[in-house]
Amino acid sequence: MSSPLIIALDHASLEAALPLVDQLDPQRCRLKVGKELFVRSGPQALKALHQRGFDVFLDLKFHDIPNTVAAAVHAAADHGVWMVNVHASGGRAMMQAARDVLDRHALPTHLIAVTVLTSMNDEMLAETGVARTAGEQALHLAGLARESGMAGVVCSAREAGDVATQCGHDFLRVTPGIRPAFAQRDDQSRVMTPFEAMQAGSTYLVIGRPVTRAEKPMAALAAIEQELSTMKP
Ligand SMILES: O=C(O)c1cc(=O)[nH]c(=O)n1[C@@H]1O[C@H](COP(=O)(O)O)[C@@H](O)[C@H]1O
Repeated sequence: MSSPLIIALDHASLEAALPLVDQLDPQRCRLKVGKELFVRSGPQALKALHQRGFDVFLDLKFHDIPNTVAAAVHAAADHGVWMVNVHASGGRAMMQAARDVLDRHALPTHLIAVTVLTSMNDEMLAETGVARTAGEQALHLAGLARESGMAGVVCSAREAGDVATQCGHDFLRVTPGIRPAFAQRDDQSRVMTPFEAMQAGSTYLVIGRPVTRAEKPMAALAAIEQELSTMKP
């Protein structure tokens, strides 16, 4: 499956997500299950999406002591998800523990780390005590994630090129904060259009509301695919 698109199913429950899911095609996109959907519908949601043939990114952004995070990542991978994430700011020992548990059990799930949330800007980050700019901090955490055995990072598309240069092109750059020209910015700060994001070095684009809240979600998805099809190979 060569599409870089991951559709974020930020729906209240599996029942609420299925009308959209049943219009989507596993050849055209992967799906992301986040906190609200998982807290309401749990592993049942993963099972329903897997049964329909989708690769699933379970986005629970684990951030806790190493033992707890490793156990949670193990549980996620046991559900057969394609990708799972932790917060890079949880540190080296936490990320390594998560990596080790997957290696010990030979689980193929891609393990990636969130750098700096795409909703954050430099001022918000400064309030948390981080003096670096969001871009600098994302790059710093990407380096730590790479050293800690992560397969890639979640970052904004604005940082994707620098991450690829620093960490290598095989290191995944999963980029939310994607806003096509027709969409609102919502609560995202560090945004780019789908075309710009791919040009900037993203591996995968995470897109939620511009598709899921569109009046015609399938038309919005088709418009994004059309935008990407104009890219030179
Ligand atoms: O890990 C994520 O997926 C994530 C990281 C991040 O830094 N920013 C971010 O927006 N996300 C997720 O990506 C999705 C973006 O959704 P939209 O803003 O609706 O396109 C949401 O499900 C967020 O939880």
